Amino acid sequence: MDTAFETALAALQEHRGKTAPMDMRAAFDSDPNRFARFSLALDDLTLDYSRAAVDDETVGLLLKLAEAAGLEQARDDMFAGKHINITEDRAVLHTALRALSGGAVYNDGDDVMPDVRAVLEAMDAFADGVRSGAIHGATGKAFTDVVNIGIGGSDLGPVMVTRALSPYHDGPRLHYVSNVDGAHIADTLSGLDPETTLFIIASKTFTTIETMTNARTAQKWVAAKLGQSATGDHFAAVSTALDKVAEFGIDPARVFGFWDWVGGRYSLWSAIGLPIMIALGADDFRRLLAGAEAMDQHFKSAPLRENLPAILGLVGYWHRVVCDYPARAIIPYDQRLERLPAYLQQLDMESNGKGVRLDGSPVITPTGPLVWGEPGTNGQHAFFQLLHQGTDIIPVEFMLAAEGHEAGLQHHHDLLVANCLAQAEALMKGRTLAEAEAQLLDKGFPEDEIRRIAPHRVFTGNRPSLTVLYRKLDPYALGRLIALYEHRVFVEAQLFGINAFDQWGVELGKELATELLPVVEGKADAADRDAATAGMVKRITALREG
Ligand SMILES: O=P(O)(O)OC[C@H]1O[C@](O)(CO)[C@@H](O)[C@@H]1O
Repeated sequence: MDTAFETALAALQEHRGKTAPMDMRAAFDSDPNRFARFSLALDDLTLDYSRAAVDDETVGLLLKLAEAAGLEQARDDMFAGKHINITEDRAVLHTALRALSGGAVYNDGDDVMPDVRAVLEAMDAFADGVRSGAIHGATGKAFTDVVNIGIGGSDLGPVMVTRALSPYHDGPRLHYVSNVDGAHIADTLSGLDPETTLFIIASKTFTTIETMTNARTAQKWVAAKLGQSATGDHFAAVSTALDKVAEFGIDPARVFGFWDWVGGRYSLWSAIGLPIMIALGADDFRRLLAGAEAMDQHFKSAPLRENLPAILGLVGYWHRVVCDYPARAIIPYDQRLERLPAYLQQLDMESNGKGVRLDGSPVITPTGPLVWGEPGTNGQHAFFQLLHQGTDIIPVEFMLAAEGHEAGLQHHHDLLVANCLAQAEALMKGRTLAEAEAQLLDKGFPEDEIRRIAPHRVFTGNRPSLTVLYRKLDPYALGRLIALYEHRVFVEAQLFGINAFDQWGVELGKELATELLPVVEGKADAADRDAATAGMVKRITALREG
């Protein structure tokens, strides 16, 4: 590891040693400008990190760490198309997919933008055709339902966005099938009519076993009712592997390509977003891209101290590495962002769940945290107990819209906002023993009862949270929010010194599953597997045989 980086990290750790635990109540009491000093805005988007356990010195030291890690140069290298995905020798240019207001973007000397625009126009035409009924099923009926078959990055982004933007949804109904569990496709297809159903097979590699298995099942389902020759009218595909799509038998006119410089978990901006476009229409899809582009431009140009993704990443690093908090909770107080935690799980954990540095040496600090969450207020009635009084500190990242879409339900939205603000305040302030006792006294509890109960009602407080506030969850705001988190993951990866853009950790399980399939099917012997696998296979077989 670079000495300048080690020095900067040691300074941060020493600072933590001197300041932990930071008394946040005192910090707010002594500084009425704390919110103003530790929050950032980009148009109507605010990142409030005043409730993170940071002070000016912390931020200053984090900025020095970013400098020592070469963050700005790394960011510029990414936008410039350098092969920063070193294990796959690829550029990382998902930002080009939304760079629609700018000029050329180069990958290996070629401007990628003409191809990006051409695919987008082809998507526009196809989505328009499906929405208007001009593109229809084999019997001439318009498509009422579209089923996207894909998994991971070929599923989570479109699922999350379709759900998030449901007020803008005016196209056919959308369904998503990802799991190889037959229950997923069976439940989805029950109630659908092959005559009016379009399938989009979404797979960057077009080899993913779950997707290929579900795609074949879907083909059979259409053929069973409409005949094999009709299937062509009911399938489209999105992939970088056009040869494999052709082998599968999907009409090339209905295949939408993208490129190896788009990572799966960064691909919703590409043709992988086709279901989103069919649901919302081309204009809203472009608004989503425009929001992301605005965040890209901000990330590229704002000084790090005022740069939302940089600060979000630096504070994330502070919590993960210096404070040693193992997890982060993503809690959108925005019901339509209910799939955002799952989306960010892939984005963050598949990117930064790594154990070696760029040069292959073991990392010297923890890397990506466990990312999880659920929408508020639901989470409050489930796991917030642990967030407030559990023995681990888990920084919480709240998301909140100032306005809801439901004009007639303002009271609901006010309650939602009040709850979000209340949780952030409660985590920060806590409740002391003296306060707990005073409250019980006010309620008329006798003294011995107060002594017995009060310790259970103490909240330690000093539990960090961040809040991302936006005006309203519209396509532009959502695009900006997703890009904020994409770049945050990048910032943290740069500080960890790892490659955020490969995912070798998913391979071993896939290889073993391929080996184990014949064993499960009874075509190969389980005896040479480990005892646990062999034992389970035996029991599964016995259970199946009744
Ligand atoms: O789009 P594909 O190639 O089917 O891959 C799906 C997902 O599988 C993964 O490769 C992990 O197994 C993800 O990175 C990817 O998003």
